[in-house]
Amino acid sequence: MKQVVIATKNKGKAKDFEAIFKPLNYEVITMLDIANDMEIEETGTTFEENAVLKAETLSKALGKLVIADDSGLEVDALGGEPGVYSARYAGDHDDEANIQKVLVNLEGVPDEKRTARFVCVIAISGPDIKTKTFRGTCEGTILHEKRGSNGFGYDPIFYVPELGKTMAELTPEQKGAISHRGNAIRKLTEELPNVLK
Ligand SMILES: O=c1nc[nH]c2c1ncn2[C@H]1C[C@H](O)[C@@H](COP(=O)(O)OP(=O)(O)OP(=O)(O)O)O1
Ligand SMILES: [Mg+2]
Repeated sequence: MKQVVIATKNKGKAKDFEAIFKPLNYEVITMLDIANDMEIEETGTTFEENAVLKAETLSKALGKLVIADDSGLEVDALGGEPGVYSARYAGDHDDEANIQKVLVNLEGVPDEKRTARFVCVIAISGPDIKTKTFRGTCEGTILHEKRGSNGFGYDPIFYVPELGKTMAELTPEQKGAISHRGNAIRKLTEELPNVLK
């Protein structure tokens, strides 16, 4: 099987990528498999900057083609927060604390003003290519409490109106079909012939 290397240590993202890449006959390899001791500091102020930073750092270290994902949740009533700081919103990579912080900050905000979107920027970098980025989004609203147990991160409070479910109530395949990550990867795969030439 062909392999695709993803510059992530997030197991939830890795599962999302597997649901998308397995049908394309790619095995997903992450930093947890091959570069667990490497830390890449996310010093950028945009998803694009951080995705490029992660992809280029790992690609240079391995001498291989690498894909990275920088992603997050933008809540309109919070001026776009937590945004690029989604993973660190309430401290250090604590999904439950991050969710509670969003819910507390949205207390008293009525349903019609709880609009939000997930954003995912995928960067691809390799020894013989110019680094490129692809942005995918997914629109939804923030519920008042958690629903569902699939997925990761903010999935249990992110409601997708078209499906009448939260992201955490979807299977990985259903999520991939509509998610910010799925949409970014579909843009990447459309462009892949141009990226690799
Ligand atoms: O589909 C998603 N469903 C729910 N939550 C999500 C999703 N996509 C991103 N998110 C949240 C999780 C984390 O709080 C932040 C990503 O932060 P981000 O730095 O890109 O990822 P990370 O640090 O967890 O892993 P890594 O940098 O090793 O890829 O946005
Ligand atoms: Mg990160």
